[in-house]
Amino acid sequence: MGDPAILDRVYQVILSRKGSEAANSHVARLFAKGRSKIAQKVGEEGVEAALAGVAGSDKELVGEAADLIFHLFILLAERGIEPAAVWAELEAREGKSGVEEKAGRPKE
Ligand SMILES: N=c1c2ncn([C@@H]3O[C@H](COP(=O)(O)OP(=O)(O)OP(=O)(O)O)[C@@H](O)[C@H]3O)c2ncn1[C@@H]1O[C@H](COP(=O)(O)O)[C@@H](O)[C@H]1O
Repeated sequence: MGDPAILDRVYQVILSRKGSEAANSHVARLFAKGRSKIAQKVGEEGVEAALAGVAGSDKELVGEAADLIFHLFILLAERGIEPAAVWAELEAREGKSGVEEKAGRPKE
């Protein structure tokens, strides 16, 4: 099975594409198109992952999950946010039940 260290390697490649020639790079092309286009791509990949989760094969869902994570990383990079900030957020939530968290939210 895959090694999660790939996440850091992919993020480093994404960073290295900032400002580089867009002709042969999907990432550089997206950076050139800007934040809104990158965000749109994340939304599209999210929908595709959701659809694969309902009606696709395991292989299709794995592929869509990879597309989603990859494009989410491009959005984080565009905003100058390191994935480590997301890992820290998950660590901060570790052991806190989602049900308890929801119950503790202020009433609207
Ligand atoms: N992990 C990925 C990866 N996953 C998906 N994709 C590309 O993401 C695109 C998604 O397909 P779409 O049809 O949605 O994209 P599109 O045709 O550009 O669609 P629109 O923008 O027109 O909507 C495809 O071109 C995929 O090849 C990826 N492209 C690159 N990487 C990694 O990023 C590295 C750098 O890539 P480049 O910047 O292209 O050199 C690569 O070495 C890989 O490690």
